[in-house]
Amino acid sequence: MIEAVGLTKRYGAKTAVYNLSFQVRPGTVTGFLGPNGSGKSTTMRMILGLDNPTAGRVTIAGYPYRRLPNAPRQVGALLDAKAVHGGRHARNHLLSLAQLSGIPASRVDEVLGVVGLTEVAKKRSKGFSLGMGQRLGIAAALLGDPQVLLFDEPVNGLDPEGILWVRNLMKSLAAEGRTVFVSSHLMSEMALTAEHLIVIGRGQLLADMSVREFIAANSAGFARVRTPETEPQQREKLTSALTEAGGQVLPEQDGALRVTGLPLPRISDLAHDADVRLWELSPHQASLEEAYMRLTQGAVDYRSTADQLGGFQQPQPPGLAPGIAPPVPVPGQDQPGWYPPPAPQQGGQPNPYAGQAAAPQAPAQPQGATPPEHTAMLRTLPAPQQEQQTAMLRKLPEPQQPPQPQAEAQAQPLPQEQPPAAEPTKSATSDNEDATR
Ligand SMILES: Nc1ncnc2c1ncn2[C@@H]1O[C@H](COP(=O)(O)OP(=O)(O)OP(=O)(O)O)[C@@H](O)[C@H]1O
Repeated sequence: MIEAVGLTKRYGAKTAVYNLSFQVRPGTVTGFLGPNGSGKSTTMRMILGLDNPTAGRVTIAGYPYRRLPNAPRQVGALLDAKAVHGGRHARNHLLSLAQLSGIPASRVDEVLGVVGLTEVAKKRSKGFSLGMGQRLGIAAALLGDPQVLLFDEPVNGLDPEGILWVRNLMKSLAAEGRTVFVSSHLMSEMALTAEHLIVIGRGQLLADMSVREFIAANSAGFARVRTPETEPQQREKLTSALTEAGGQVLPEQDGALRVTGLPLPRISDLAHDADVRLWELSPHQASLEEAYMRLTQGAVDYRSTADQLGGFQQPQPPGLAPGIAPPVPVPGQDQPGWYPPPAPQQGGQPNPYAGQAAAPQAPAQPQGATPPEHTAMLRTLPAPQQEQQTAMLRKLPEPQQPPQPQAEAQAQPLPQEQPPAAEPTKSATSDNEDATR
């Protein structure tokens, strides 16, 4: 198991990770999600002892990585597939890693077979495609047959066959009782691979729950209704009947109707009463992508100017302090069925960043109230997680300033000087990267 408690990392004035607490349990694939720059890689680097936390701690099987006995046999990681010696043959690259960790050469050939690189084992990795490089990185992670595996964007550059292979590999590793922690920006893939999610935004925990709970908590279900295409008046009649009954009706691209606010049997009865024939009436849940977009809308740092021009970002509303981003509307925000996250300060203590920046001018919630299922979800969590869940639903300001001393005192920093230990099963640079970025 991986356990982070109050994990914080600052690079000078930049807070990359703030007060992150979570557990990654064995036996399931845990997805690690967050917008660009939200601190996923930094967190993984701290898990692997490649960066020292500024505050807090993270352990694997109860030990900080650098004190973990026989670490390369217990933990495997793919952080950066390009971090290999390009002049070396794939097999030699793995062989050198194996020798450093006392792993027999036979295991090298085994993992080359597992990742499908046996044919090119004697080729220099600098000639490898992105996907082949990913496979080589995965082979390195598997080398020590570890119980704990971390993968940062493992499907990056893989073709569909490769993506399917990684998905099945992750699942089978978890099914063997291993701890599998994997970051990705591909929501559709995560939905198929992970059972549990840890979502961060601007270095702070946004969600820690199962994929199913996550989608339920961050989206509203809806019904799809279709009437005969040849009779548009039927569609109009049904739209009026549903709207009069309190439903919200939106046209879908294929001509169907998306209905929220009415249960399926009621929609059926209303159609019957209006003498409208239905060709489809089906229940739907939003996708992980939709739920993720809704949750992280306020924690996205990097947006295309085209998105801004297209209305994804609003001008700074009057009264908002300089440097504080306005709430960012998401597509569909003004449409029925959309609900805003709960207003800031609903329960729990604000974190220092939110307290300093966002709380004084908490944006008014334009529509609706806290969705009941979300409130229920918060209540099922232990108090500290409730606080974090609530904090996540606020507009997260950019955590540029160091946190208040009180928060620092609560965290338990590790001693900065650690006894040297074996490097993780991967290549990466160490903690002095301030100079290199
Ligand atoms: N060595 C460093 N020195 C200074 N700032 C850093 C350093 N490493 C990371 N950061 C900053 O910390 C923040 C988190 O970066 P990180 O790479 O962990 O994000 P990420 O979630 O992995 O992003 P992505 O999804 O784009 O890979 C970013 O703002 C980044 O610029």
